[in-house]
Amino acid sequence: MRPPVPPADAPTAVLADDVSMIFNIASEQFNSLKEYFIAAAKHELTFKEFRALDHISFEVKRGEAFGLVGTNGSGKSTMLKIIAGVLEPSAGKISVSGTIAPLIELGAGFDMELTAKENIYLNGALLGYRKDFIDEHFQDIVDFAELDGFMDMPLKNYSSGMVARIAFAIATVTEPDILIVDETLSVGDFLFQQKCERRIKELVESDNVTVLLVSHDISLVERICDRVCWIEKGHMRMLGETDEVCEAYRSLKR
Ligand SMILES: Nc1ncnc2c1ncn2[C@@H]1O[C@H](COP(=O)(O)OP(=O)(O)OP(=O)(O)O)[C@@H](O)[C@H]1O
Repeated sequence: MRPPVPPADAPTAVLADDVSMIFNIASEQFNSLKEYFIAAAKHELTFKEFRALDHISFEVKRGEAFGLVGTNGSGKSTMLKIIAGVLEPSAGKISVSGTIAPLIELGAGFDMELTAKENIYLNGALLGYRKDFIDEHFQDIVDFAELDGFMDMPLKNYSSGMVARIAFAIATVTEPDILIVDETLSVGDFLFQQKCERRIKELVESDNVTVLLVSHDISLVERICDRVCWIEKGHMRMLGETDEVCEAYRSLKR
């Protein structure tokens, strides 16, 4: 069963107001970096604009679990990166209230040369946790990730699933105001995915945490989210109740 929808008068956690994102991509293909720099030195580089997001607007209420769905390359991660402040939109405005724990790119915020333990402190600091807070919660993080005995191993020797475990455990050791989860879980094994889903549900049910979830696992979106936004090729296709949007998305034909 999905958690109850927060009252309509709940304050806004995220407001996307007419957001567009345009990337400049090189019009020509280069075979090497050298060729690229030669073209740049000769002022022969030409770019074309690619509109990854086109006038997207939505509001996410505090405590709500909000899903973003859409086929590959539709702009979901770009939207999450704008919300997390990693990218600046080309046009439009994003307002976010509260602290964000972003699980967007696996390994972002980690240094692969450092040990897992050092990375917990590094990533924790990036999330705004004080050292004594991490000292206090270190074992909880290790226990949640189920990686006791691997803490002195450099992260470069971790599997992607192990990195995901550490990243998820750090991000949810406390209640962030906004938890952003972008496919991070998909590299974990099914037991860890179930554990993460339980933790996300706990956070949602606390009513204090707003969850933004991007996933190609539509059943997961249906189990967790109150409302869903379907972005297709940069355009807002549909915004509404989870069942309605997921049903429409599932019936998408090539
Ligand atoms: N830094 C960038 N420079 C140029 N183009 C980019 C950049 N980042 C994303 N894009 C393009 O923007 C589009 C949207 O990408 P995005 O990663 O947001 O899609 P997505 O919906 O998350 O896709 P997927 O489901 O495959 O993860 C894609 O065509 C992608 O190539």
